[in-house]
Amino acid sequence: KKLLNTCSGNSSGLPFPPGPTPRFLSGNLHEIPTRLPWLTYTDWKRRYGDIVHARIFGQHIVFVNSLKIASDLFEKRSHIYSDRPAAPMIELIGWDFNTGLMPYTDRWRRSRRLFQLCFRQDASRTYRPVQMDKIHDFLRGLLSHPEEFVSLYKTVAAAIIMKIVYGYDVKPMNDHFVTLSENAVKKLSDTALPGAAAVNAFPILRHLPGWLPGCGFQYFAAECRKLTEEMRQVPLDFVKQNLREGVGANSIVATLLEANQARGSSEQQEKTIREVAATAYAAGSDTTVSSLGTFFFAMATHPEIQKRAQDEIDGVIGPHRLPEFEDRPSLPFVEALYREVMRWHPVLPLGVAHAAIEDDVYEGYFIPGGATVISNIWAMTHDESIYPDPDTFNPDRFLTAEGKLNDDDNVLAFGFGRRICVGRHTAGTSVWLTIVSVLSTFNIAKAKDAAGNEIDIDPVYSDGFVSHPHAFQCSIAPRSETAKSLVEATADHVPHL
Ligand code: HEM
Repeated sequence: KKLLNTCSGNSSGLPFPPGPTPRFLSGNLHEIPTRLPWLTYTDWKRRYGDIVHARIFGQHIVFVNSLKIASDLFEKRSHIYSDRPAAPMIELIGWDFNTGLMPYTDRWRRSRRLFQLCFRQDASRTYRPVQMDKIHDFLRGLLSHPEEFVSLYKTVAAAIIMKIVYGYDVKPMNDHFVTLSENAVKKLSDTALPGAAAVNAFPILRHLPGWLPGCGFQYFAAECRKLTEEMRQVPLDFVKQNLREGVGANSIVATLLEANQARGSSEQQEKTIREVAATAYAAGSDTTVSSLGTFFFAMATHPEIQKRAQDEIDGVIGPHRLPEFEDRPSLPFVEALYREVMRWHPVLPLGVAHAAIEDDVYEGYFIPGGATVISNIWAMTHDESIYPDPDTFNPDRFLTAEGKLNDDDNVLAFGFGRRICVGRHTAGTSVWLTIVSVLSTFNIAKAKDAAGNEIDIDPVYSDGFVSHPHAFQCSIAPRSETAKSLVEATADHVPHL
């Protein structure tokens, strides 16, 4: 039975969407979960329906739980639903340069336009040699240090972006630029601390000096601003230095800086370039890492699926070469496996929050301007009417009875509408190429203890904005001597970057 919220607090006379009953003042704060929140919100979908309303203090939150409503609001009404929630803390800690967190303003438009130019489908094709080269480095890493597969796949995700964006080759361990960016990203996640949330709930707190009781976050914020400034500037200076020395001109930042110089060096354009570059790393590295984690986890726990993918690869590619991007259309099962990795545990289970620019009415429900509108990607990719038995990892759900790919190629994990992931073509290629390259050369299995018994893997994921599988052990071994030689031989390739 649906519980209707009262219409109090809005002048439209229409009810808010159904949802849990709010308490006086704090609203539904007591029901906001701290662990795996998407599971609670998906449970709300079962109780209240595909669109749910909650309130925290005065802030309205609308949860979109079905693909149909996501498409109606984020796509068909994108002029209303493309904003991001105002979060004073973001600006306070210096993260307002991030395209993905910017409100729907001209600054966002400039930034998004430049992003599109660099990462749209045809531009993203030109990065394939870099992706291939870094993935081959990764395969060689797996060969020599299979037990370090987690830090290796973290490195490959960072290495691809750093090379494409700045032309910079990250070091396998303790890379200075990567550490800088990771520290800045960690500070952003730390803003989930109660003190930080308090600033977002009460914007007035940001004007208080840091020495007032309970305002320690002012110091925290100043430290963050310093880090994010460095994160943007240090790699940019690296590119500028290279350009002065006449080397390393083959990167997004180098190309954009040169074009800007040729047009008379606009300061604003240089600022946008600096922001887009830093955003690409922040938005594109950790997200790719999470998909790769899910892939390794799924393969270690589903040997029969791994075997089917390897049989397909062997049949199409044979044992004498490594996969190339051009093989993609000939490998429907691998494609289905990729889609299932992206569906089974979406990287950002609650997407990135959108916000409504103005009041709206949807199916008779009132959605106030300023409401935070959350795309519950988890609920959509676990919708039993579309994906029966949704918790089971089963690539067959993307295949027809004849073994051909079905037309469900909309990867919901990349979000919606005007704010849809702008790096999705590049990201999809990195994840697919890593999957196919690893499967063609290695077997992934559960690790064994000293007595030879398999060590069970617990499917635990982190709660953060980007959700990762917790570290787990698995055994990774080359499939054959031929596979080993193919991987070793990649060291001799001269990349045509
Ligand atoms: C598997 C990897 C990735 C996943 C799952 C992913 C997912 C997402 C999602 C869910 C959003 C929010 C969409 C929305 O608001 O509805 C997003 C936004 C964004 N992503 Fe990705 N992403 C990935 C990789 C990348 C990469 C590699 C880049 C850059 C090269 C990138 C750049 C961005 C940017 C800039 C935004 C903000 C767009 C805006 O607000 O206008 N992402 N991504």
